[in-house]
Order: sequence, then structure tokens, then C-alpha cells
Amino acid sequence: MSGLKIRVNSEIGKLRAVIMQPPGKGIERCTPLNIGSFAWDAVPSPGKAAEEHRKWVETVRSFGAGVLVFEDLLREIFALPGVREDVLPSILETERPCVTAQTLEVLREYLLGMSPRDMVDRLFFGMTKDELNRETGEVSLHDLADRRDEWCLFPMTNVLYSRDSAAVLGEGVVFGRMLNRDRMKEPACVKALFKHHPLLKDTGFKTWYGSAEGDDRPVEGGNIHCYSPNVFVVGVNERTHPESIERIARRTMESGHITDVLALLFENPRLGPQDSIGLTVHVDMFLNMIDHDAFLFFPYIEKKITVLHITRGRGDRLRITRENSLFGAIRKVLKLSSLRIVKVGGSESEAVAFAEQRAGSGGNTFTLEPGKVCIWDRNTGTIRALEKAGINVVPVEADELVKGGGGPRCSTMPLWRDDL
Ligand SMILES: NC(=[NH2+])NCCC[C@H](N)C(=O)O
Repeated sequence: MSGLKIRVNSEIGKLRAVIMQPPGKGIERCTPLNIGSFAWDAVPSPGKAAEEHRKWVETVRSFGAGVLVFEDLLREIFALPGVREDVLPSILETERPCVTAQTLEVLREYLLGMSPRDMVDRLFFGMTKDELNRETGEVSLHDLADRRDEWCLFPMTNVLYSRDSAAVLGEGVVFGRMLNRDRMKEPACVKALFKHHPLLKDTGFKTWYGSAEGDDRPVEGGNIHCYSPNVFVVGVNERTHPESIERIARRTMESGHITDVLALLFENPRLGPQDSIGLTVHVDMFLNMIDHDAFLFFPYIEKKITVLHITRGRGDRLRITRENSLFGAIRKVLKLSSLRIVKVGGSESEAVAFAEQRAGSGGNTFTLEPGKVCIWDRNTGTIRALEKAGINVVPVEADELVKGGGGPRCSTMPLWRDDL
């Protein structure tokens, strides 16, 4: 794909290029005992998940968009001279608090001895300290004796949800900073792609977050939504820290075209692992732009959202005002006279709405072009409601892909959309 642009000025402009990633080797590590720590709802079947993903990529390609596959891009840069040596230390950095310096060095050397293909698989599959010691005999006694944590390379089981590790906003990139251990290596991999991959490195992209001193608070792409060239909407919770948002807001206002940011503070009731996965982790689980004036929304969360409107203040200060109504604020910043709201679950009962939002990621749609959205096919109530509202629906089979608590938007990272 030559002439690739890094340019996303809305959630809905016709999709030109996107990064997607199959579930990968990491999910082979999921068991009923550890899925909670990997943030999966249920153990996926690796073969079926891969097959579903193959069809999902086919759907996006047949729409006409270019799909770049994350693991292919990684293998391509790892095959370039000197790149693995350059990027591996930063990819492994997040393991440092969990292993001794000696073990980390042994791990680095072990990975460098692999082919680019095997190295990517190994990064995803992870490695226990015992596994590394069987291969090398050089893991430190300290690490082998510490039974609290078996991993020296934590598996990457959520790479499928490529949305979260970075987000393109205008002509710049927000590199994520992940909260969960199994996702912490993802942003370093994406950064490596933007630094070294021939398709990406010369695109002239700006970096909004993730490179400057102090950019070390969490931020995840599922919380960042670009509504127009000058408006973005962002979720504030444990996955996306207010300080990260202030930094991104300042930078995009100073060196980009952003004038208005809506920050949505939402509760994470943390009723249990299920709750922290499905309901409230990212804005894209309950609110998605599907057309110029239309949104898919899970209404039962509305009362739990506080809306803060951020604009430029005096000097380098931000001005923040509280808005009383979510959709009132959206209408105002988008300068629209009215909005169309489609409800997750449609006119079905509250129980159906919850089931679709929670078990089907039914609030999570991916817009291919204005008024045309992809949704996991099990969300029949939501699909009916979208169709009734005149939205063109592309249902995607995803009984395995849904088990990690994500939907079509989570599993796509758009690089380029047409301007509206
Ligand atoms: N943008 C999203 N909604 N992503 C969903 C990610 C789900 C994944 N299991 C996690 O907890 O990180």
C-alpha cells in the first residue's frame, strides 16, 4: 500500500487504511484459572478465533480498505538490520519490575537468537521463567525461587483489540499507556512500527502522547473518539488518566486543529471482574458515532456519566466547564440542530440490552463510512434498531472474538479515513 496517510478526522469518514491483528499465539495461554488476569470473559478456542478473524479482515478488505496486519508489520521491521536490537529493550522494559536484570538480559539474548517470525510468536505467547531456564539454564536463582509470579515474559493475549495501544487523532498519534500487564508491551511495538516501518515512518505523523518526558499515565485508544477535525471525545477512568487527557488536549490545541474536547467521567462500579471488562472500561463499549448526526448508545449508563467540556483557556491553561447533558454537549460541539440516537438492544427489554452490551459487545460498532457499520452478529436487537434507523449494517460472526470483552471497533485501529 503506497501513499499511506496518517489522517483520521472523524469516526465515520470512509475508511482507507486500518491496522488489524488476529488473536495470535497469546490466547493459547488462556485457561479457566487465568482468564481473569488476562481480562478475558471466557477461554477462546484458538482455531475458531483465528478463522473468525480471517473472515473479519476479509469483510473490511472487501469494503475496499487496506488492512495492515500488526504481526506482519512487526515481522517486517524485525527482519531489518539492527531493528530488533533497537526496539527490544523498550518492548521488554515493562517486564523489568517483575524479573531480575540478569533474567531480563538472558531473555533479551534468547529472543534476539530467533527468526523474526518466531520472535513475534514468542512475544505473544510469552515465556515462564522455567521455560526460559530450560532453554538457557541462565535464569537467576532469585527468579526461579520466586513462586509468586511464573512469567518472565507475560503473554500478550489482547493484541486482537488493536484499537487500544494507539489512536490516530487528526494527523498525529496517541501512543497508549496500558493499565493491564498483558497489554503493556503493545504500545512499544506500535511505536517501533511508526519508527521503523517503511510504510509508516515517513508519513510525517505527529506524536500527541507517549514520547515526551512524563507521558507515563494510562491512556487507551478505546477511550479516544475523533468526532470532527476540531472535536474529540475521551473517556476518563482508570484506563485513561485525566492528566494524559490534559496533555493530549493541550498538544492537539497548540499544534493541531482541536478546539473542543468532551471528557466523559464514568463510574466503574467494579462489581467483579465481568464488570470491569465489559461495561465501563472504554467509551466505545457504550457510545459510538455511526453517522454525521447518529450515535449508538447504551442508555443505562447515562446517569453515571459526568461531562466536562474542555477548551483553550488563558496562556497554556485549559478551561473546563461542566455540561448537564451528554447529547446536548455533543450537539453543541458538533454544531448540529438534532441528533439521532439508536439504543443498544433496540426496543427489546432492559435484560436484552444488558445481555447484548455485556455479552455481545453490542454497543461497539465500527463505522466503515457514514451510516455503514460493522457489529458482532449475535446482537440481533441492536441490529434491528440500527436498520430501523436507516443504518447499513454489516454483521460479523464473532463468537470467539467477543470473549475478550471487545467488539469491532476495539479490533481495528484506523490510520486513514477520508475527510468528511
Ligand atoms: N476498546 C475496547 N473496548 N477494547 C476492549 C479491550 C478488552 C480487553 N480485554 C481489555 O481489557 O483490555
